[in-house]
Amino acid sequence: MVANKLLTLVLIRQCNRVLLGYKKKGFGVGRWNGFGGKVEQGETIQQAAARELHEECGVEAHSLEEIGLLKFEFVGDPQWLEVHVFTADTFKGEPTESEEMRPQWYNIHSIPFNDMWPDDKYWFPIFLKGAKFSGYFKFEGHNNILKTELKEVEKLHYNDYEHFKLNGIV
Ligand SMILES: COc1nc(N)nc2c1ncn2[C@H]1C[C@H](O)[C@@H](COP(=O)(O)OP(=O)(O)OP(=O)(O)O)O1
Repeated sequence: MVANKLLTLVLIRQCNRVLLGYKKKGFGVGRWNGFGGKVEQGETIQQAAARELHEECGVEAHSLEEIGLLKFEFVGDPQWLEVHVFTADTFKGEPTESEEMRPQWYNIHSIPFNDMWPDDKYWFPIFLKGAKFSGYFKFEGHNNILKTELKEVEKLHYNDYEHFKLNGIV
């Protein structure tokens, strides 16, 4: 069994706007997304989220709250992605373009879903209403979702995929 690849994703939300970044290179190039990346050895998931946010758009979040856990399977790849989603409403610094991302504020009613990962249109509404979520998406390539399992949760449980397995979903 291959261990999941641990990743973070941070969405800064202030009232009616969300800070997204246009991915200039690497995984997800050409798409708008939150800020994040791989968890490195020796750091907690939350530390990784704060580090990636700062590296990719130059801001420091005051307090990151973990709001989502997403598992992604890509057909033909035995390694799943495990993305820990965080949010914050206050931060220090001015969002600034980096080598990897070009930040831009979006009104919550004009989120550019057509230029984002296709899973986002499913879980963003839960995020935008201030709730937590847990999900599994099976992709074929980077554009086609074959299977979706998503639920709103009170509390995040890191072994929700066990629930999906038991229920014959994965
Ligand atoms: C498959 O669906 C996805 N949807 C969304 N919304 N976000 C995703 C999806 N898969 C991955 N992500 C996020 C998770 C991370 O925030 C980034 C990917 O991080 P990256 O591979 O660029 O990580 P880095 O550490 O920055 O990588 P390098 O060291 O190679 O630059 O996308």
